[in-house]
Amino acid sequence: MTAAIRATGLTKSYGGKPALDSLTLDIEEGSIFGFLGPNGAGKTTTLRLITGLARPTRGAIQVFGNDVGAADNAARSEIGFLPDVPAFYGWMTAPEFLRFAGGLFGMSGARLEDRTSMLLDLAGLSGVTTRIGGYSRGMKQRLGIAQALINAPRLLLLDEPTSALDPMGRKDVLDMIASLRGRTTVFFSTHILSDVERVCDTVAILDRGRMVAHAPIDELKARYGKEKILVEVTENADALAEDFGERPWATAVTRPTQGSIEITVTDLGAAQHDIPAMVAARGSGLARLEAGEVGLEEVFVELVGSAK
Ligand SMILES: Nc1ncnc2c1ncn2[C@@H]1O[C@H](COP(=O)(O)OP(=O)(O)OP(=O)(O)O)[C@@H](O)[C@H]1O
Repeated sequence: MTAAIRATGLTKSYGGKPALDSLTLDIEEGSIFGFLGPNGAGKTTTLRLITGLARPTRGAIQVFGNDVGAADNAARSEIGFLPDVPAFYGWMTAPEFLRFAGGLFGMSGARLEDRTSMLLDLAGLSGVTTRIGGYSRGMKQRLGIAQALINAPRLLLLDEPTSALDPMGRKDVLDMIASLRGRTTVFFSTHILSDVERVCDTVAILDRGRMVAHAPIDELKARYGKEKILVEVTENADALAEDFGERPWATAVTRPTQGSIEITVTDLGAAQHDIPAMVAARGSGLARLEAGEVGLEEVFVELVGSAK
Protein backbone atom coordinates (compact mmCIF):
# COMPACT_ATOMS: atom_id res chain seq x y z
CA MET A 1 0.00 0.00 0.00
CA THR A 2 1.23 3.53 -0.77
CA ALA A 3 1.99 5.50 2.37
CA ALA A 4 0.20 8.83 2.84
CA ILE A 5 3.53 10.38 3.82
CA ARG A 6 6.95 8.85 3.33
CA ALA A 7 9.97 10.76 4.60
CA THR A 8 13.46 9.36 4.03
CA GLY A 9 16.47 10.90 5.75
CA LEU A 10 14.67 14.25 5.71
CA THR A 11 16.98 16.99 6.96
CA LYS A 12 16.60 20.77 7.09
CA SER A 13 19.43 22.95 8.33
CA TYR A 14 19.49 26.66 8.97
CA GLY A 15 22.98 28.15 8.94
CA GLY A 16 24.50 24.68 9.16
CA LYS A 17 22.45 23.79 12.26
CA PRO A 18 19.82 21.05 11.71
CA ALA A 19 16.25 22.04 12.68
CA LEU A 20 15.25 18.56 11.47
CA ASP A 21 17.78 15.75 11.38
CA SER A 22 17.39 12.59 9.23
CA LEU A 23 13.66 12.02 9.72
CA THR A 24 12.55 8.68 8.29
CA LEU A 25 8.86 8.00 8.65
CA ASP A 26 5.94 6.19 6.95
CA ILE A 27 2.37 7.26 7.73
CA GLU A 28 -0.46 4.94 6.82
CA GLU A 29 -3.41 6.28 4.83
CA GLY A 30 -6.55 6.90 6.93
CA SER A 31 -4.70 7.21 10.24
CA ILE A 32 -4.64 10.08 12.70
CA PHE A 33 -1.01 10.74 13.34
CA GLY A 34 0.27 12.81 16.25
CA PHE A 35 3.59 14.59 15.86
CA LEU A 36 4.62 15.40 19.38
CA GLY A 37 7.49 17.50 20.58
CA PRO A 38 8.44 20.39 22.84
CA ASN A 39 8.89 23.95 21.51
CA GLY A 40 11.65 24.16 18.94
CA ALA A 41 11.71 20.40 18.29
CA GLY A 42 11.25 20.89 14.53
CA LYS A 43 7.50 20.28 14.10
CA THR A 44 6.72 23.38 12.01
CA THR A 45 9.84 22.77 9.93
CA THR A 46 8.59 19.25 9.14
CA LEU A 47 5.13 20.54 8.17
CA ARG A 48 6.71 23.14 5.89
CA LEU A 49 8.73 20.40 4.19
CA ILE A 50 5.63 18.20 3.70
CA THR A 51 3.68 21.06 2.12
CA GLY A 52 6.60 22.07 -0.08
CA LEU A 53 6.81 25.53 1.53
CA ALA A 54 10.43 24.73 2.41
CA ARG A 55 12.98 22.57 0.56
CA PRO A 56 14.95 19.88 2.39
CA THR A 57 18.70 20.27 2.78
CA ARG A 58 18.93 16.48 2.34
CA GLY A 59 16.58 13.54 2.00
CA ALA A 60 13.22 13.05 0.30
CA ILE A 61 9.55 13.48 1.07
CA GLN A 62 6.63 11.91 -0.78
CA VAL A 63 2.87 12.36 -0.37
CA PHE A 64 0.84 9.44 -1.74
CA GLY A 65 3.85 8.38 -3.78
CA ASN A 66 4.41 11.80 -5.39
CA ASP A 67 7.57 13.75 -4.68
CA VAL A 68 6.83 17.00 -2.92
CA GLY A 69 8.38 19.79 -4.96
CA ALA A 70 8.14 17.89 -8.28
CA ALA A 71 7.35 20.14 -11.19
CA ASP A 72 3.82 18.76 -11.73
CA ASN A 73 2.76 19.67 -8.14
CA ALA A 74 0.76 16.40 -7.90
CA ALA A 75 1.52 16.02 -4.18
CA ARG A 76 0.30 19.48 -3.22
CA SER A 77 -3.17 19.01 -4.69
CA GLU A 78 -3.72 16.16 -2.19
CA ILE A 79 -2.88 18.33 0.86
CA GLY A 80 -5.02 20.58 3.06
CA PHE A 81 -3.02 22.70 5.53
CA LEU A 82 -3.91 24.76 8.58
CA PRO A 83 -0.93 26.81 9.83
CA ASP A 84 -0.37 27.48 13.53
CA VAL A 85 -1.63 31.07 13.26
CA PRO A 86 -4.34 31.00 10.57
CA ALA A 87 -5.61 34.25 9.05
CA PHE A 88 -9.27 34.98 8.32
CA TYR A 89 -11.26 37.84 6.84
CA GLY A 90 -13.09 38.91 9.99
CA TRP A 91 -15.86 40.67 8.07
CA MET A 92 -16.97 37.48 6.30
CA THR A 93 -19.39 34.91 7.64
CA ALA A 94 -18.32 31.24 7.74
CA PRO A 95 -20.24 30.25 4.55
CA GLU A 96 -18.80 33.27 2.72
CA PHE A 97 -15.28 32.32 3.81
CA LEU A 98 -15.67 28.69 2.72
CA ARG A 99 -17.12 29.75 -0.66
CA PHE A 100 -14.18 32.11 -1.07
CA ALA A 101 -11.68 29.30 -0.22
CA GLY A 102 -13.47 26.90 -2.63
CA GLY A 103 -13.35 29.53 -5.37
CA LEU A 104 -9.54 29.58 -5.06
CA PHE A 105 -9.61 25.88 -6.01
CA GLY A 106 -11.90 26.59 -8.99
CA MET A 107 -14.96 25.15 -7.25
CA SER A 108 -18.40 26.66 -7.91
CA GLY A 109 -22.14 25.96 -8.17
CA ALA A 110 -23.84 23.03 -6.48
CA ARG A 111 -20.56 21.22 -5.78
CA LEU A 112 -19.27 24.18 -3.74
CA GLU A 113 -22.60 24.70 -1.97
CA ASP A 114 -22.81 21.01 -0.99
CA ARG A 115 -19.24 20.98 0.26
CA THR A 116 -19.75 24.25 2.20
CA SER A 117 -22.85 22.98 3.92
CA MET A 118 -21.27 19.60 4.78
CA LEU A 119 -18.17 21.29 6.24
CA LEU A 120 -20.18 23.82 8.26
CA ASP A 121 -21.99 20.86 9.75
CA LEU A 122 -18.73 19.02 10.49
CA ALA A 123 -17.35 22.17 12.17
CA GLY A 124 -20.51 22.68 14.24
CA LEU A 125 -21.04 26.08 12.60
CA SER A 126 -24.28 25.51 10.67
CA GLY A 127 -26.70 28.28 11.44
CA VAL A 128 -24.06 30.61 12.94
CA THR A 129 -24.68 34.00 11.35
CA THR A 130 -22.07 36.02 13.28
CA ARG A 131 -19.13 37.40 11.31
CA ILE A 132 -15.82 35.57 11.86
CA GLY A 133 -14.40 38.61 13.70
CA GLY A 134 -16.80 37.81 16.55
CA TYR A 135 -15.86 34.12 16.81
CA SER A 136 -14.15 32.44 19.77
CA ARG A 137 -10.70 30.95 19.14
CA GLY A 138 -12.18 27.45 19.09
CA MET A 139 -14.77 28.43 16.45
CA LYS A 140 -12.03 30.00 14.33
CA GLN A 141 -9.92 26.88 14.60
CA ARG A 142 -12.84 24.64 13.55
CA LEU A 143 -13.54 26.96 10.61
CA GLY A 144 -9.83 26.79 9.74
CA ILE A 145 -10.00 22.99 9.61
CA ALA A 146 -13.17 23.18 7.46
CA GLN A 147 -11.42 25.59 5.09
CA ALA A 148 -8.41 23.26 4.83
CA LEU A 149 -10.81 20.46 3.84
CA ILE A 150 -12.68 22.44 1.16
CA ASN A 151 -11.13 20.65 -1.82
CA ALA A 152 -11.49 17.22 -0.17
CA PRO A 153 -7.75 16.62 0.30
CA ARG A 154 -6.63 13.07 1.14
CA LEU A 155 -4.13 14.46 3.66
CA LEU A 156 -4.87 17.13 6.26
CA LEU A 157 -1.93 18.82 8.00
CA LEU A 158 -2.61 20.76 11.19
CA ASP A 159 0.08 22.75 12.99
CA GLU A 160 -0.65 22.88 16.74
CA PRO A 161 -4.44 23.15 16.18
CA THR A 162 -5.30 23.09 19.89
CA SER A 163 -2.46 24.95 21.59
CA ALA A 164 -4.25 28.30 22.10
CA LEU A 165 -7.62 26.84 23.14
CA ASP A 166 -9.41 26.41 26.45
CA PRO A 167 -10.47 22.84 27.46
CA MET A 168 -13.94 23.07 25.83
CA GLY A 169 -12.50 24.54 22.62
CA ARG A 170 -9.87 21.78 22.56
CA LYS A 171 -12.46 19.08 23.03
CA ASP A 172 -14.54 20.36 20.09
CA VAL A 173 -11.52 20.56 17.80
CA LEU A 174 -10.34 17.09 18.83
CA ASP A 175 -13.84 15.66 18.25
CA MET A 176 -13.80 17.21 14.78
CA ILE A 177 -10.39 15.66 14.05
CA ALA A 178 -11.55 12.27 15.37
CA SER A 179 -14.59 12.35 13.08
CA LEU A 180 -12.24 12.30 10.07
CA ARG A 181 -10.73 8.93 11.04
CA GLY A 182 -10.66 6.49 8.12
CA ARG A 183 -11.76 9.17 5.64
CA THR A 184 -8.86 11.62 5.60
CA THR A 185 -5.32 11.03 6.80
CA VAL A 186 -4.63 13.59 9.52
CA PHE A 187 -1.13 14.64 10.56
CA PHE A 188 -1.13 17.02 13.46
CA SER A 189 1.64 18.55 15.47
CA THR A 190 1.25 19.35 19.13
CA HIS A 191 3.13 19.70 22.39
CA ILE A 192 0.03 18.62 24.36
CA LEU A 193 0.34 14.99 25.40
CA SER A 194 -3.30 14.42 26.29
CA ASP A 195 -4.44 15.53 22.81
CA VAL A 196 -2.38 12.81 21.21
CA GLU A 197 -3.59 10.25 23.70
CA ARG A 198 -7.23 11.20 23.00
CA VAL A 199 -7.35 11.00 19.20
CA CYS A 200 -4.21 9.59 17.61
CA ASP A 201 -3.63 6.04 16.42
CA THR A 202 0.09 6.51 16.00
CA VAL A 203 2.56 8.98 17.39
CA ALA A 204 6.08 10.14 16.64
CA ILE A 205 8.04 11.99 19.30
CA LEU A 206 10.49 14.60 18.11
CA ASP A 207 13.19 16.15 20.27
CA ARG A 208 15.69 18.75 19.05
CA GLY A 209 15.20 17.76 15.43
CA ARG A 210 15.50 14.01 15.94
CA MET A 211 12.75 11.44 16.15
CA VAL A 212 13.11 9.60 19.45
CA ALA A 213 10.10 7.28 19.06
CA HIS A 214 7.54 6.26 16.43
CA ALA A 215 4.86 3.63 17.04
CA PRO A 216 1.16 3.03 17.71
CA ILE A 217 0.29 4.64 21.04
CA ASP A 218 -0.41 1.37 22.85
CA GLU A 219 2.85 -0.09 21.64
CA LEU A 220 4.77 2.94 22.92
CA LYS A 221 3.17 2.63 26.32
CA ALA A 222 3.92 -1.09 26.44
CA ARG A 223 7.49 -0.68 25.24
CA TYR A 224 8.57 2.25 27.39
CA GLY A 225 6.05 2.33 30.17
CA LYS A 226 6.53 0.41 33.35
CA GLU A 227 3.74 -0.50 35.67
CA LYS A 228 3.49 0.96 39.12
CA ILE A 229 1.90 -0.15 42.36
CA LEU A 230 0.96 2.14 45.20
CA VAL A 231 0.83 0.49 48.63
CA GLU A 232 -0.47 2.20 51.77
CA VAL A 233 0.10 0.55 55.12
CA THR A 234 -0.84 1.35 58.70
CA GLU A 235 2.69 0.88 60.10
CA ASN A 236 6.26 -0.30 59.34
CA ALA A 237 6.34 1.39 55.92
CA ASP A 238 10.13 1.87 56.12
CA ALA A 239 10.87 -1.80 56.68
CA LEU A 240 8.38 -2.84 54.01
CA ALA A 241 9.89 -0.47 51.45
CA GLU A 242 13.22 -2.25 52.03
CA ASP A 243 11.55 -5.67 51.70
CA PHE A 244 9.91 -4.67 48.40
CA GLY A 245 13.21 -3.35 47.05
CA GLU A 246 14.76 -6.82 47.43
CA ARG A 247 12.15 -8.56 45.28
CA PRO A 248 13.05 -9.49 41.68
CA TRP A 249 9.92 -7.76 40.32
CA ALA A 250 10.79 -4.36 41.83
CA THR A 251 12.91 -1.94 39.78
CA ALA A 252 12.43 1.17 41.93
CA VAL A 253 10.86 2.00 45.29
CA THR A 254 9.87 5.51 46.38
CA ARG A 255 8.03 6.95 49.38
CA PRO A 256 5.46 9.56 48.27
CA THR A 257 4.20 10.00 51.87
CA GLN A 258 4.94 8.64 55.36
CA GLY A 259 2.64 5.62 55.09
CA SER A 260 2.82 4.95 51.34
CA ILE A 261 5.25 3.15 49.09
CA GLU A 262 5.33 3.35 45.29
CA ILE A 263 6.97 0.47 43.48
CA THR A 264 7.87 0.34 39.79
CA VAL A 265 7.45 -3.30 38.77
CA THR A 266 8.38 -5.57 35.90
CA ASP A 267 5.76 -8.23 36.72
CA LEU A 268 2.52 -6.79 38.01
CA GLY A 269 0.86 -10.16 38.70
CA ALA A 270 3.77 -11.47 40.79
CA ALA A 271 3.92 -8.21 42.79
CA GLN A 272 0.18 -8.20 43.48
CA HIS A 273 0.46 -11.82 44.63
CA ASP A 274 3.41 -11.26 46.99
CA ILE A 275 2.61 -7.88 48.56
CA PRO A 276 -0.31 -8.79 50.90
CA ALA A 277 1.69 -11.65 52.45
CA MET A 278 4.74 -9.40 52.89
CA VAL A 279 2.60 -6.74 54.59
CA ALA A 280 1.10 -9.37 56.91
CA ALA A 281 4.56 -10.79 57.74
CA ARG A 282 5.62 -7.34 58.99
CA GLY A 283 2.48 -7.13 61.14
CA SER A 284 1.15 -4.14 59.17
CA GLY A 285 -2.38 -3.42 58.02
CA LEU A 286 -2.89 -3.04 54.25
CA ALA A 287 -4.86 0.19 53.68
CA ARG A 288 -4.49 0.37 49.90
CA LEU A 289 -3.03 -1.63 47.01
CA GLU A 290 -3.44 0.02 43.64
CA ALA A 291 -1.93 -0.68 40.23
CA GLY A 292 -1.27 2.47 38.22
CA GLU A 293 -1.75 2.91 34.48
CA VAL A 294 1.18 4.18 32.50
CA GLY A 295 0.30 7.31 30.55
CA LEU A 296 1.93 8.79 27.49
CA GLU A 297 3.26 11.50 29.79
CA GLU A 298 5.59 9.02 31.48
CA VAL A 299 6.74 7.73 28.09
CA PHE A 300 7.39 11.30 26.95
CA VAL A 301 9.31 12.22 30.08
CA GLU A 302 11.38 9.06 29.80
CA LEU A 303 12.24 9.69 26.15
CA VAL A 304 12.63 13.46 26.06
CA GLY A 305 13.24 14.34 29.70
CA SER A 306 16.04 11.85 30.23
CA ALA A 307 17.96 13.19 27.21
CA LYS A 308 18.13 16.69 28.72
N1 LIG B 1 13.66 30.14 9.09
C1 LIG B 1 14.45 29.76 10.09
N2 LIG B 1 15.70 30.26 10.23
C2 LIG B 1 16.52 29.85 11.22
N3 LIG B 1 16.18 28.94 12.17
C3 LIG B 1 14.96 28.42 12.09
C4 LIG B 1 14.02 28.78 11.06
N4 LIG B 1 12.87 28.07 11.25
C5 LIG B 1 13.09 27.30 12.34
N5 LIG B 1 14.32 27.50 12.84
C6 LIG B 1 14.90 26.83 14.03
O1 LIG B 1 14.70 25.44 13.90
C7 LIG B 1 14.34 24.83 15.12
C8 LIG B 1 13.00 24.11 15.00
O2 LIG B 1 11.95 25.07 14.82
P1 LIG B 1 10.42 24.69 14.55
O3 LIG B 1 9.67 25.96 14.39
O4 LIG B 1 10.34 23.69 13.45
O5 LIG B 1 10.04 23.96 15.92
P2 LIG B 1 8.61 23.59 16.50
O6 LIG B 1 8.74 22.19 17.00
O7 LIG B 1 7.56 23.85 15.47
O8 LIG B 1 8.47 24.57 17.72
P3 LIG B 1 7.24 25.47 18.21
O9 LIG B 1 6.34 24.53 18.96
O10 LIG B 1 7.92 26.44 19.10
O11 LIG B 1 6.62 26.09 17.00
C9 LIG B 1 14.33 25.94 16.15
O12 LIG B 1 15.56 25.94 16.82
C10 LIG B 1 14.18 27.20 15.31
O13 LIG B 1 14.78 28.30 15.96
